[in-house]
Amino acid sequence: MKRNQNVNASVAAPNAYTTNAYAASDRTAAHALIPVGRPVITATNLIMDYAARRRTANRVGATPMSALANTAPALNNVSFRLNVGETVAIMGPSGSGKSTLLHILAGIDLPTSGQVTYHVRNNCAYELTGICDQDRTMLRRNAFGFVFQSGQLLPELPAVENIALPLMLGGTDYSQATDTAMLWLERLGLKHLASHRPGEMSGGQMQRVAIARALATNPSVVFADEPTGALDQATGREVMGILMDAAQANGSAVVVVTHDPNVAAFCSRTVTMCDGRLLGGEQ
Ligand SMILES: Nc1ncnc2c1ncn2[C@@H]1O[C@H](COP(=O)(O)OP(=O)(O)OP(=O)(O)O)[C@@H](O)[C@H]1O
Repeated sequence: MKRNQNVNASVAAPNAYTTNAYAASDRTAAHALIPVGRPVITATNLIMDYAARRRTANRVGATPMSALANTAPALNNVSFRLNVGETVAIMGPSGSGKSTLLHILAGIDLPTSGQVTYHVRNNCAYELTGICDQDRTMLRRNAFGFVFQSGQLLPELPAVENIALPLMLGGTDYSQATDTAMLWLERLGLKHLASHRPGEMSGGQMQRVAIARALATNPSVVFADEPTGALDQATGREVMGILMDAAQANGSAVVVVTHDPNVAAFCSRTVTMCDGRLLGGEQ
């Protein structure tokens, strides 16, 4: 993927991106060259109106128009900044838009309007909301790591191959990818699980492996959606400790969606969502 010196250039010419150039060079440099305090992700005036999207997609046949017309937007003018290496918890009541915000910040989903920019280094950025699906997939694969509540590991693969998979998808060969995966298993005290398949692990062990997998690509940002939601409190605390320590050692920023104040306490900053807005305005 070609870098742009000017963010707006990516909007004007999204097809100028090529999918491979980003991978190796920017991945290693991504957070090494940006001093802490500089943004790694900025989001401006995000609106997410699922009903409008469905209307636009002309798929309203099964849904009464009245229901769609009265649906409040899931995100209502949200602006957000994440600094390099920063750890932020997103809290708020059920349905307030936390997961929607995380998905849009991570380029998993596109907003109805608004802009999300990934800053690789000074004056160099990609606009996630202005590039094609394929390029967004490449950027997610190379720059971001993901930890979800559960179910993210492939059941047929042993832990070492689960961790190696994102590296192989990014072009690393099997032997190098599994070597890196073994290093991460060692680093997180999980070497004994290398040949275990997810069905042979506890929930806490699976989340530790998922954390190793999220960090193995050396991401600039780890996005975690209720990473401890399926764990008991003690295991959840342990898993959060591992995630935060590993992310810090790696220089990765972390965005965690959670209902649990004990989980949020691991982060340096907490923002609160209510009815699709961030309380306190821009965060
Ligand atoms: N794919 C979708 N299509 C339509 N509406 C959606 C979709 N995803 C989420 N929503 C709606 O958007 C709003 C925000 O949902 P979201 O999942 O972001 O909230 P949340 O704060 O993460 O909730 P929870 O804490 O329960 O997971 C909700 O009203 C939800 O019903």
